[in-house]
Amino acid sequence: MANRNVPIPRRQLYIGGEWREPVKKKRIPIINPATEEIIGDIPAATAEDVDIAVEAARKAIARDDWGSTTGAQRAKYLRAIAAKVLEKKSVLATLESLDSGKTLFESAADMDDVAGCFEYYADLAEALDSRRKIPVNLNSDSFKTYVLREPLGVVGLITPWNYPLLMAIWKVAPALAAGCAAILKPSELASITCLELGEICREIGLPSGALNILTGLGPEAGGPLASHPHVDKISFTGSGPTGSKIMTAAAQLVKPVSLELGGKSPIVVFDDIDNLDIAAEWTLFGIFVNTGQVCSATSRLIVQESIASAFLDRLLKWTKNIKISDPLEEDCKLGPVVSAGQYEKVLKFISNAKSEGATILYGGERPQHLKKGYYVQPTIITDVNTSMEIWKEEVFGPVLCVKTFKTEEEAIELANDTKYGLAAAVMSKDVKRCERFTKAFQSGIIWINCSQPTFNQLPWGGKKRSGFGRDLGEWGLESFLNIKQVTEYTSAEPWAFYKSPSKN
Ligand SMILES: NC(=O)c1ccc[n+]([C@@H]2O[C@H](COP(=O)([O-])OP(=O)(O)OC[C@H]3O[C@@H](n4cnc5c(N)ncnc54)[C@H](O)[C@@H]3O)[C@@H](O)[C@H]2O)c1
Ligand SMILES: NCCCC=O
Ligand code: NA
Repeated sequence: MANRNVPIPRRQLYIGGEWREPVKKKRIPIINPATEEIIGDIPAATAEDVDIAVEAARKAIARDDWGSTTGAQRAKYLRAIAAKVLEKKSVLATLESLDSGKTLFESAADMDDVAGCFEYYADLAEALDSRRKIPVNLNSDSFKTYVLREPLGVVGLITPWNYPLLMAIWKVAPALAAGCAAILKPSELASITCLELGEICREIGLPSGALNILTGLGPEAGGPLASHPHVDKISFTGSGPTGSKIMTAAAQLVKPVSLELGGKSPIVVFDDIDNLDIAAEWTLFGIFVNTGQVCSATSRLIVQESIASAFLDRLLKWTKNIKISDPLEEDCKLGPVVSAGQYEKVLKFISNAKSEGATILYGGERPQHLKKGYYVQPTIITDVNTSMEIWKEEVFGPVLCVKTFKTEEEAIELANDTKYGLAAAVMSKDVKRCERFTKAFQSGIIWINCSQPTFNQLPWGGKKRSGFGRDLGEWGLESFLNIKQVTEYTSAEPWAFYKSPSKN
């Protein structure tokens, strides 16, 4: 077992390059979901702190040491942050697991991804210098024109708890690469590693106010950020209902938002797959990785009737083999869900499914060997119909629901039978069929013969009620840039639209 005695740092809000006590001096307890114990606390920002952070951010973009930097200069900061994350990887990963219940293996992988994301946007920041000013040829003797890409300004980044540091970095890295000044508001359920990012920024000498970190409750800290008149954009990842509130607040000021929301993504498995085990493992990974708390989790298995029984049998064998334990234990593959609230919510979804007539084929309860902690067995639910809650609503826990299909048309209809549109997967060795599904799936992310692999280079985001806008890739950077056209009149001749008074 890894060292569970890693001390939990007692931090303040990170504003203007320093640690600052919240104006109202309030704090929120940190709960370890594996033990249900309070292991520390985080500062609780309110509207007063948001005002101070926005002011610090505005000063940063007005100052030369941040506001006049080139992409190459900003890349140096991003690379220094990446190096520090790797240097502190073991402690950061342990803190992430203690705070969120994520297995230590997954937390360590997240820290690699965090560093990789900073490195990736360092490259893009450098490349931005040559794309900052693009001439546009009008074939005109009278006008010279060009287009500038410039930082959008002060941006608010509001993020969830499921990948606490990684989801924040998907926004922080491109925002800093673009030259914006950012205010990050992580989830109150798991903020430790985001606060440690503040310490890293302090250590590497990131210019003050370029990144500010305000922990606190959603309505008290996130709300004032979303409605702040001097915040130029909100980039949000989280639930649909909160996304709606943020959009409503931002709409009052016509403030742009990007929303990465939830999902109920399908995985369609055809009977032509060569290897049931390979398909079974991807199906499991698609729903049980991170204990199912993944926005893109493929939580609806749609399997061809002819192999349904054999496939479910194989899924069960793989599922029974999953080690459920304290997330710091070696080889743990399924930790607790993040909080008491999430635990109750997941169990309620399972009991509602039962009451609506579905069958709990496997799991559905707390594992017998774990008396404390917010643990839920990996759960597979069959006899599901399309009017059931379990088919329609995002559980955000280790719960897979299963339906069978006969024809390709039926599979497509079932796959798209959701208000969400984040991700979708198809498993088949028929290349043409996979192409047909790629076109037919109503979502922003398509996986073929796999589920969940995620790369910094590719756009991340959805359609329908999964939101709009894209994180990651060049699209993630563009979302923090303002496009400015510049038109210069270069002719020595008068414009001659009005009659000149000298000709009267
Ligand atoms: N599409 C994606 O990329 C993606 C990634 C991860 C998670 N998610 C989604 O996130 C959800 C789970 O995360 P969660 O429970 O942290 O979501 P949430 O909406 O409860 O909270 C997200 C963030 O919003 C803040 N917040 C809450 N109320 C607010 C308000 N009134 N004003 C401003 N901010 C407020 C929270 O404090 C937190 O920082 C799931 O629905 C999941 O699918 C989506
Ligand atoms: N693989 C990372 C997925 C992020 C969304 O929850
Ligand atoms: Na926690």
